[in-house]
Amino acid sequence: MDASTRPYRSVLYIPGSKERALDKARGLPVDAIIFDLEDAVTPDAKPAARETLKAALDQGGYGEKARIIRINGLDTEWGAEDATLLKDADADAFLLPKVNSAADVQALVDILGDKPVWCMIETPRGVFNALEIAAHPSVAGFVAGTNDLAKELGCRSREDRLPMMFALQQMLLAARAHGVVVVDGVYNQYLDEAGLKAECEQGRDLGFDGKTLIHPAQVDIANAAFAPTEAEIDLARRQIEAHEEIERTGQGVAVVDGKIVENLHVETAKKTLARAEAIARMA
Ligand SMILES: CC(C)(COP(=O)(O)OP(=O)(O)OC[C@H]1O[C@@H](n2cnc3c(N)ncnc32)[C@H](O)[C@@H]1OP(=O)(O)O)[C@@H](O)C(=O)NCCC(=O)NCCSC(=O)C[C@H](O)C(=O)O
Ligand SMILES: [Mg+2]
Repeated sequence: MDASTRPYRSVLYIPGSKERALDKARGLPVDAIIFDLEDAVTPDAKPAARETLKAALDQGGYGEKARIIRINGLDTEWGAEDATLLKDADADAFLLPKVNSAADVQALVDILGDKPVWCMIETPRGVFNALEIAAHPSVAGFVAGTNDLAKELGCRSREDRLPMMFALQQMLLAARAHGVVVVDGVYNQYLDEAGLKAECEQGRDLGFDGKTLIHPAQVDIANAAFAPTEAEIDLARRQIEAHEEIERTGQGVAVVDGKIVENLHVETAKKTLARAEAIARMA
C-alpha cells in the first residue's frame, strides 16, 4: 500500500509473547499492529517473545495491516539484540521507545540499515527534540506514549488531557513539519467505550492520524472516529466540484454551504477523498 495514503486509524499493540493474541490479530479490522517486546513482555519472557514474534511474522496472514515491531530501548540489555535478531523479519517498521534525540534514532539505524523507524515520544527530552527527531531521514512515524509522559510529568490523569496538551501538540507540529505519521496514545480503561470514544474524538480534532489501542474491543471505535464521515466525504466532493466550476468559468470565489472554497480547501478535500479510498481498500 502507498505509504502516503495508508490509514492508521487503529494501531493495536499486541504482546509479542502472546501466541493467541498474535493469531487473533490476523482477523481483526485494524490498520496497523505494534508487535510489542517492551512494556507488555516481562523480562524473563523477552528472549522467547522474539522467537514467538518472528515465527508469527514468518507465518504471515496479516494482510494489508502495517506491521511495526516495538523493540526494547537500546539502553536496555535487550534492545540491540531485539533489533539484530529481527531486522530481517517481515515488518514495515521498527518502533523505538523513549526516543530523546535524533542520535537515538541513528543508533538504531546503525543496526537496521535503511528500515523505517517509528519513535515513541514519551519523555520530556523527546518532546522538546521532536522536530530534530522527525527530521531524521529514517523516521516515518511518531507514537504518543501518554502513560510514560504522565509518569515523567507527574501530572494527573484528566479527561481533557490538559496537562499533556503542550506535549501532544509539539509532537503533532513536528510530525507535520516533516511529513511523519503521528498516532495518539492508548486509553487504559479498555472496556470504557464512551471514554475511549471521547478521547478518540479529541485526538481526531487535534490532528492525529489514529489511536494506539490495547484491546480488540477498542478497534471499531477508533476506526469510526478517525475515518472521514459521510458528511465530510460529501462536502469534499462538492467543494472540489464547486472549485472546478469556478476555475472553468473564471467567476469569483467558490462558495459551498455558505463558506468560501479556495485552493487550500480543495487540497484538504482531496486528502479526505484519498483517505476514504485507502480505508475502503483495507476492508
Ligand atoms: C489488557 C489485556 C491484558 C486484557 O487481556 P485479557 O483479559 O486476556 O482480554 P480478553 O480476555 O478480553 O481478550 C479477549 C480476546 O482478545 C484477545 N486479545 C486481548 N488483547 C489483545 C490484543 N492486544 N491484541 C490481540 N488480541 C488480543 C485475547 O487473546 C482473547 O482472544 P480469544 O481468547 O481468542 O477470544 C490485553 O488486552 C493486553 O495484553 N493488551 C495489550 C497490552 C499492551 O500491549 N501493553 C503495552 C502497550 S501500551 C504502552 O506501552 C503505552 C506506551 O508505551 C505509553 O507509555 O503510553
Ligand atoms: Mg511507554
